[in-house]
Amino acid sequence: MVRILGGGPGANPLARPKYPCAVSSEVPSLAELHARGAAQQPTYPDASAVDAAVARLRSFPPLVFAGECDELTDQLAAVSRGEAFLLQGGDCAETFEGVTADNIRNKLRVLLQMAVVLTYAASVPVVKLGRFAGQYAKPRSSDLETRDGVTLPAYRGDAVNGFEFTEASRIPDPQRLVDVYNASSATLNLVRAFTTGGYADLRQVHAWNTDFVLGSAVGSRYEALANEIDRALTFMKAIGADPDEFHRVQMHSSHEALVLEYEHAMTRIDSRTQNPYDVSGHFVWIGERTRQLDGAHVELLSRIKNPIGVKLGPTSTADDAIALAGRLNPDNTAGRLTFITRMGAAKVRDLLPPLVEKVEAAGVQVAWVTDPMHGNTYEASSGYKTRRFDDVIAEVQGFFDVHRALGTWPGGIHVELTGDDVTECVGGGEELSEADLAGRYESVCDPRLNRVQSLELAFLVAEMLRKA
Ligand SMILES: O=C[C@H](O)[C@H](O)COP(=O)(O)O
Ligand SMILES: C=C(OP(=O)(O)O)C(=O)O
Repeated sequence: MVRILGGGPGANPLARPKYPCAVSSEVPSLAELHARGAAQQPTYPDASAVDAAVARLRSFPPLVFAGECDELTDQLAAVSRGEAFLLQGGDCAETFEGVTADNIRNKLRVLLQMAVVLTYAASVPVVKLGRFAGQYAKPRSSDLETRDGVTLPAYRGDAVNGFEFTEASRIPDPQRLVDVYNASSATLNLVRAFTTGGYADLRQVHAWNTDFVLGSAVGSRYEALANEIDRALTFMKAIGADPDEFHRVQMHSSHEALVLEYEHAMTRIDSRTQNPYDVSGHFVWIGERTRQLDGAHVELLSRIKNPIGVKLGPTSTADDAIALAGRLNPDNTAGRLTFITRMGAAKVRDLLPPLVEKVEAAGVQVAWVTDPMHGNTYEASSGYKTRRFDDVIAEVQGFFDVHRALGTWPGGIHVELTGDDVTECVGGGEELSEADLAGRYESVCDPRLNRVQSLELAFLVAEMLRKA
């Protein structure tokens, strides 16, 4: 289905005759991308090790199929038309250690529960997009981290270096990119098995609501909703509906396209259409720190046909957004481009309206999604990075209110969450305090909503959606 895009300085010489350099004139080489002064890239000490890792990646099969990416584009087109809602969520940073059956199942389970709440309580089709199977690279505010007077390179995600605070661990190692591929492959494999093999069957709504969440207030609320769904399913069965209709769910994968070596090596030509796709995930996005119009990330993603996103933070102007849309979606295809706004709870009501208004007035086809996490991070007195659940809700509410006032569709939420009982964000029904953060703080980068907080968010968003 896909042909390998060869060439560039990273290609394995042995692979060259098979996969010549100029496979596609549409995709710039890695060297051309780097010549743009790409932001947030690792500085690898050994160029030949980079070449070897890239060559290895180029020889691997795709993780996703181009046709699946097209299906997601169609679903996101429905989001941009106001006919569906996007739920995108997962870890801030996946880790290799976290690739376990329990961890993947827990993440999937909370997304399934949230999707059920949103679909049932708001009667809106929900497009489900995991922030997983590739979310291993992190842009950082600073290149360095200092602890107790010792300064080392910052941790940039398992794709780049190790979290352990030692000199050796913090050296960028390109072999990690091969490990990202393997970890993503294992994750997707299990997600595909769960979503098609019966775990995600709608008739399992009660089975998803087990363990610690069951005893919480939101767990009881979910249980009541699950009972209603059960009754509806029994009714549908009684009138002859095919129960297999409820057996599978569609779940796509997404991550920030950050490390150029990885994304470029995973860019292949689709044999059906001769178009390039980044087959490392169904949907990839450009982060707030790498969205420069003439930058390497915009250049690479402008050439692929996947559905893509761009994060827009508080410094984004409407002109920036319109110019990005012109570069990334020149044909103005619905579903191709999602703007993920992350202004912060205190600013969303001021900054979002002029942005949305002008972009819409320019006729740009886009799905509007809110990321209520990244504009609301602060450091607790104990030193933990955290977010207040109330700020998260306030940004989502602001997003809904702005879109309602403008007559545009609040198309979705993008959240950092985990299926586990972690203590990383404060507030929520369990009223986690800053003193509780030390209890179970496991994120290697930014704080995530735990399962109870995620479900609470889903119920609150369902109410907002009903009104929208
Ligand atoms: O997840 C997003 C960024 O990688 C993260 O917010 C950066 O965090 P930092 O400001 O600690 O580098
Ligand atoms: C880095 C991220 O966000 P942003 O680019 O919006 O800061 C992220 O979503 O992991």
